[in-house]
Parts: sequence; structure tokens; C-alpha cells
Amino acid sequence: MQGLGLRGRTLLASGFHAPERGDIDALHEVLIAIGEDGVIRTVTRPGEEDYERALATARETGVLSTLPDGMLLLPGFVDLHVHAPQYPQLGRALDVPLEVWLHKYTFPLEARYADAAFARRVYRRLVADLLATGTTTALYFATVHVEATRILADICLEEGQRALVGKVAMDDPQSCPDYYRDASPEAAIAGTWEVIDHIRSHPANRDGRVRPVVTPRFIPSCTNATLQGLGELARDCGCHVQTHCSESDWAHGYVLARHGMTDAASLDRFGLLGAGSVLAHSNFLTADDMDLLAARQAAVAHCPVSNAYFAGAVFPLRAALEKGVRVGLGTDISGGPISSILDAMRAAVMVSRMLESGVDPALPPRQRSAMVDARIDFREAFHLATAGGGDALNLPVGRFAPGCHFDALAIDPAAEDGTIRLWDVEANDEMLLETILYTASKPNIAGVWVGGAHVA
Ligand SMILES: O=c1[nH]c(=O)c2nc[nH]c2[nH]1
Repeated sequence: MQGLGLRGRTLLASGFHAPERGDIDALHEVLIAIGEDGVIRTVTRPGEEDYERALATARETGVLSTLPDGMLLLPGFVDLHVHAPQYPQLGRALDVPLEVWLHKYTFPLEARYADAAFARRVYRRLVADLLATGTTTALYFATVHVEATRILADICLEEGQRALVGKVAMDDPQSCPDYYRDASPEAAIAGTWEVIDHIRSHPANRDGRVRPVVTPRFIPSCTNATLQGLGELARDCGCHVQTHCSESDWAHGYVLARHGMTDAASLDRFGLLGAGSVLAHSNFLTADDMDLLAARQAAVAHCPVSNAYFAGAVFPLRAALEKGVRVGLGTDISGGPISSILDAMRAAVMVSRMLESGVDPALPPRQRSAMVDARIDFREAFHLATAGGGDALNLPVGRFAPGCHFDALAIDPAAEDGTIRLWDVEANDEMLLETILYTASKPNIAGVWVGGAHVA
């Protein structure tokens, strides 16, 4: 390719996207015109009236870039649930219940981010690693520390990632350790405002590529005063909201016991459920909760790998989708010992099939599961990882369409160090994409762009 930056250029490329759930749109030698602002202006296919003229003009004016033969363009991945400070414990401490894991491992690790140098070191590595695996948009939980949260936002700006970054609010002395919590509701709310102001006024963030997020950790860690204050703050600032929702039997049961209602209903009464709210996990949503989320246009970050370790249940994904709930995928670093959305896609398909079939071989097939029609396939998983994640965040990403940011990755199926092996047996476009999604690994990712800028 001539140069790597694609702002103000026209890209000639083949690839795939999934603008609608369940459908794959194969792109063959399309021309994608990208503005100086990194937003896609036009997508023109061979055979369309303007195609030959647009190709000739791009050539004559020297703005044509061509994806090398054999490489395939995909939309950048959207990771809806990342605990940035937990990256150092990825793949550790996965054999204890959630409430033990939080107190024994996670809170002590997160407390270390009082040290800005430690935060800088971890966050720099994490953001670079996620970009290199194709995560062009990430929704981050940071820690309670204002300074370290600002550092994470700064690093996303420097490295070129599209990101939403939240200072974690957790202040309940009954459930949070003294060494790691906000001192009071006022401190939680003031710290959240500080981070919002920092991100919004950052001179390198005029285009709003990095955004602040109101982040009550989960109801069990927050006092009602903090939940109330953050709900009002979210209304005043118009920011996204993220939290954990009905993740495990313990977490779900805790909220029922304390508030006499489900997480979703309680978040709603505090003003924390709206378009732009992303609820991680949500495994124990009731049918009424799903209707509520759909009505509020709130979204779920489905984290299938993490749920296998900590939830004791599988999120009823298809039921939620059929009720109109917005859903995207999350790695849940480090509740999930994965950092790639490719793995989350694969797991989403796998666990949906287990939910449908049931898992106890001692039972006859028809009694093994009470769920029918629970499965999704790779087409839907690909949509959730891209356009679905964009829709969950109300951001124009995840599709190759006019008005969307050019956030993309190039897959090189022939990369020697990679794990895709093609044997001239792929019968059609969809089978090729299926092979890529199931077998690709980091060495197959030859390039990554955010807003047309080359970032990995
Ligand atoms: O998977 C999870 N990771 C966390 O850090 C967390 N905090 C509350 N609930 C949580 N669940």
C-alpha cells in the first residue's frame, strides 16, 4: 500500500462487514473514499455508475491506496467491557467465586494504580496490545484513582484508539475495603467530574475520539447516595454509563436482597439506564428487565468467556436480541483470560450452542436443556463484535458505510506466522470469512486503522 495513513484517500479493497445482524456483506474491490476527518464519504462497488470514474479520478489525483492482493478488510472490533487495570492478572486466579476474586486479587491489584508510573506502564502496553489485535474501540473501566484514569485516557489519545474511559466509583464501606474505595459519595462524584472535564477539554481530543463514562462499579459496591448522584451526573453531562448487572447468583441475589428489585430496575430508578448505558454480563436479566433495557435503548456487554468462570450461567443472548436489546461483546479483561475479541466471538457461538443443547450427558437429549433456539452463528457473532458494538455505544463505527468512521483491520490470510491456512477448498465468501474468524490470530492482522489513521 502506498503510505499507511488513509485520511483523505480512496482505498481499493475487498473484505467483509455485517451491517445487519445475521447477514454478511462481502465487498469485492470496493472503493472506500475517506475524508480528511477519517469519516467514510462513499463506498462504491464495481458495476455502480460512478465506479470507473471514481477509480480513474483517485488514480489521477494520486489518492488511491490499494490493499495488497489477498488481504481482506474487516471493520475494527469493539470491546464493550475491559478492566484496564486488571491486565497484569490476565489468566490468573480464575478458580474462585466472583466475591472472593474481587477481594483477594482484584481490589489489591487495582489499589496499585495510586502509583501513576505503574498505571502508565500497564496502560501503554494494554492499549498497544489491544490495537494490535484489532480492537479499535474499547469501553474501559479504570480504577478509583483520578490521576491514573486520566493517564489511561491520555494514552488512548496518544496511541490512536477510540475509547470510552471511566473512573470507577465504589464507596460503600460495607462492601469495599478501606484501602481501595472512594472516601464518600461526594468524592466519587467529584472525581468522576474531574475525569470528564479532563477528557472533554483535552487539546488532543477535539474530535471526541476519547469519551468519559460514568462508572458505578456495580450496585453492591456503591451507596445509594452515590448511585443517585451518578444518575444525576449522567443526566447533566450526557455521558455514557457503564456498570455490571446481574452477573452471578451472588451479585444478583445481593441486589434483590438490598433493593428488593433486580439490578436493571434499580439502575433505572437511579437514572442510570438509558441510550448509552452498557451493562456488563446481565446473565440473570428477567423478561421484564429485557423489555426495560429495550425501551431505554440500554445495551448489554456480553462476556461469554468471563461468564464461564464467574457467572455460573450463560447469558440468554438470543432471547435478549429477540426482545430488541442492544448487545455487543466484551473480553472482560481479566474476568475473562482473553484479550482478543476474536476469542469472544468464538466463545459467544460456543456457549450459545451449549445453552441450547444443555450439557449434562446423563440426561436424554430432549431433557438436557429447557432452551430452544438459543444458538447464534458466526455471522451474528461478527455483527455483535463490530456494528452491534457500535450501535450499543451509539457510535458510527463497525460498518463500511458513508458517515461511519474508517475503523478497520486488514487480515493477511497468508501470514506465515499466522494461524489461517487456506486450501482452495473454501466454497464461497461466507466460508472464507468463517475460516478467518475461527482461525485468525494476531500475526494475521497486518494493519489497523482508527479514523483512517494507521495505529498498528
Ligand atoms: O467480572 C467482573 N469484574 C469486576 O472487576 C467486577 N467488579 C464487580 N463485578 C465484577 N465483575
